[in-house]
Amino acid sequence: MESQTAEQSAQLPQLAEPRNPGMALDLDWVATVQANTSAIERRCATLPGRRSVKKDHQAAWLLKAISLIDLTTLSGDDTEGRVRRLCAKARQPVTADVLRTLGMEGLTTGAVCVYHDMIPTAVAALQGTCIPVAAVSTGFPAGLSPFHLRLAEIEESVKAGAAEIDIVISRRHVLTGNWQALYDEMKAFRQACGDAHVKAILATGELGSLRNVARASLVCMMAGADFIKTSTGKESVNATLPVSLVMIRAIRDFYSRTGCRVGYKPAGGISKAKDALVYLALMKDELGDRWLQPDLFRFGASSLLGDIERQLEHHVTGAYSAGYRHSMG
Ligand SMILES: O=C[C@H](O)COP(=O)(O)O
Repeated sequence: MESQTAEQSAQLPQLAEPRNPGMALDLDWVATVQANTSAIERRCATLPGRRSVKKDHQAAWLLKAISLIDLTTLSGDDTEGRVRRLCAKARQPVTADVLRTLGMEGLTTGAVCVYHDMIPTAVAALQGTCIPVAAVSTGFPAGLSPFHLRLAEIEESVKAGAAEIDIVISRRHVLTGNWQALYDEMKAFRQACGDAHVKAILATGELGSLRNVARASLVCMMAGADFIKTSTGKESVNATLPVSLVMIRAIRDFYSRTGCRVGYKPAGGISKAKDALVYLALMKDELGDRWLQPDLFRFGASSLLGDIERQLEHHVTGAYSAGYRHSMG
């Protein structure tokens, strides 16, 4: 991790990964999936202290993290004004001075993530950029609206201009071990997305066990998910390192058996720059550099950017600015 400079992590080439076409549901494979909770927890406990990046290297990794953020607002009181301000932040995530000093003019976030009603506002505000609009869908966050309405919601969001759709799975299919139902649901969601990429939100905090997280990850990938994502941000437990390790290893197994790379999006409660660095180190360790590009990794976060911006300002000026100056993002 230390060997990368800010300049090297800048302006990474856009890699064209073929989409995961999915495969037939393989129940034998699903049945063999295990998760050794105590080994996973032991490994995760060592992560935060293990890698420490300092100075220029830390700044480089924080800039990389910015390029991987799905800058999110998912509140009942969202307004067009707030979404426009968020999009301005996505276009220029850090002050021009800091970006110039770090040689990173033109840096943007990975995407902007909003509810369906806010898609037209976000699309208009991001015009002229390559920043995609992601929309949460399928009755987010519970996913309990009638199935035909969940499909229609996806179609409407794609029509409105969303290039990425974050669907929520039916947790009950996992909790009752109904893998066929989960597979069929995910496949129908993927189909409704058409050319828009689909992220499958597992709501891991509601799945009961790490083994269930591993099995749900696998079934969603078999059904053609482009990304698997931990959480809506609305569960009482959202992204954690143990859940991430399980999902990342499911992605690795799926890749080694099928040759298809599926993306990973931890989301919910990630608000500190130092936590973002731990996630990036975990991805690098488990999946390698290829998974540190925006087409294969995103942070789902509404308040991570502000802390990263603060750390970068400190790196450049030697002083911390007040938190209120970074209230958006
Ligand atoms: O998908 C993104 C999450 O809803 C963001 O969660 P957060 O507000 O805890 O960062």
